[in-house]
Amino acid sequence: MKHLLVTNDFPPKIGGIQSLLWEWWRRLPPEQFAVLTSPYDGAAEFDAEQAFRVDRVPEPVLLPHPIMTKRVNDMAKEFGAELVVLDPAVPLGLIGPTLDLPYDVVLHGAEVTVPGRLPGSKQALAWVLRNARHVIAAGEYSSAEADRAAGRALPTTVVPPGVDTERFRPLTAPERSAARADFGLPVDGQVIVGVSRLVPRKGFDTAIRAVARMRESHPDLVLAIAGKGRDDDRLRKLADELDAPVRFLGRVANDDLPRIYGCADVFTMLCRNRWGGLEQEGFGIVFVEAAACGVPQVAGQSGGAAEAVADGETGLVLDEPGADDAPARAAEAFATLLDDEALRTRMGAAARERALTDFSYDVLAARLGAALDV
Ligand SMILES: Nc1nc2c(ncn2[C@@H]2O[C@H](COP(=O)(O)OP(=O)(O)O[C@H]3O[C@H](CO)[C@@H](O)[C@H](O)[C@@H]3O)[C@@H](O)[C@H]2O)c(=O)[nH]1
Repeated sequence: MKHLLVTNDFPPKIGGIQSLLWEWWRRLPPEQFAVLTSPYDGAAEFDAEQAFRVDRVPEPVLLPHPIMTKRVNDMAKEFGAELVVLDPAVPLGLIGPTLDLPYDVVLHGAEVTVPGRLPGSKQALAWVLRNARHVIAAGEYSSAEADRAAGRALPTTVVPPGVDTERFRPLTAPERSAARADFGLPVDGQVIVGVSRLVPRKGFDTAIRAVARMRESHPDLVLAIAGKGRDDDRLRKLADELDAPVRFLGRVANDDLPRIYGCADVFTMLCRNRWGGLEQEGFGIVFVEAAACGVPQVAGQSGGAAEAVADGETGLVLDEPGADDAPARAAEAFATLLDDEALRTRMGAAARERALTDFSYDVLAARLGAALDV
């Protein structure tokens, strides 16, 4: 069955949803689907490199209005699609029930939790979900949130985000030293790495406070934070104020990403709930990227993060990462791993193994293909 994927979030824009959709869809037979998405800098070059068709609308975002419905109907008809796949469920998914064809929705997390817990938008989300042919949920957490919003169990396939386990792989000791030198990190010191869009939910303030507390016990420790975002200035100021051992790497190029993870003794992203649980981490692709690189992770307990990190096996999950004492507990968790090389090695190996068996995109794309009947 041919289908049309309609989404606001597609590369070359960076982010978890963008990378997830591309990694899933590029593994499906390219003649079986087309993509309709929004414009972005560098999109023409990116689109030309894809084996499948990508169309972009002229306006900056895809919004649910009758012109969009007509555009999707027209493109689906011209392409010969029998199904439309919509992401996100709201607001864009509101065109679903008005389309000529059946539709599926893709769910990630925050975009289900927030409208699903607010009166008014909950009804709209429930309408979209109940009328969908099928739901593709990027984790058990978003699946449960969708069932809750719809008021019943939906026909769902859970396909967690995954990782390209060839691109993200453990570095040898010489490769790691070279990577650390290239990024200006201490070759012989201890390095904790964080990679993320820098937004408050990702909890880098907690990580900064934690390493600031570790200056005496771990004098050669550096926290390297890769990524950009609206929290950038606040985090830099906090690191300055606390004189914390933090290195901000800014946005790193895609090609450099696996080597950044490879620099780490420990990876961290202490994600936390915000707005009384309205905003939670959907899953956290960065954890499985770190895992594939053989690096143990310290995560915050929020949404689906504990699906991504197996607590005690591939890393540690910090309870109540938004609590006042979280920096002290995070420092303890970091020290537990940094002070025990055997534990790090064991968890790093288990993480790599789990990435290969549970989160390899080749395995996950097959599950997606079965759900979409391609
Ligand atoms: N090249 C590059 N990539 C980056 C950078 N910063 C972040 N990324 C990439 O952006 C992605 C971040 O993904 P997530 O950790 O999953 O976070 P998100 O952007 O908030 O994604 C949302 O959707 C995901 C998919 O369902 C969810 O997993 C996630 O929890 C969240 O809801 C990862 O692939 C990460 O490598 C950077 O500076 N450079």
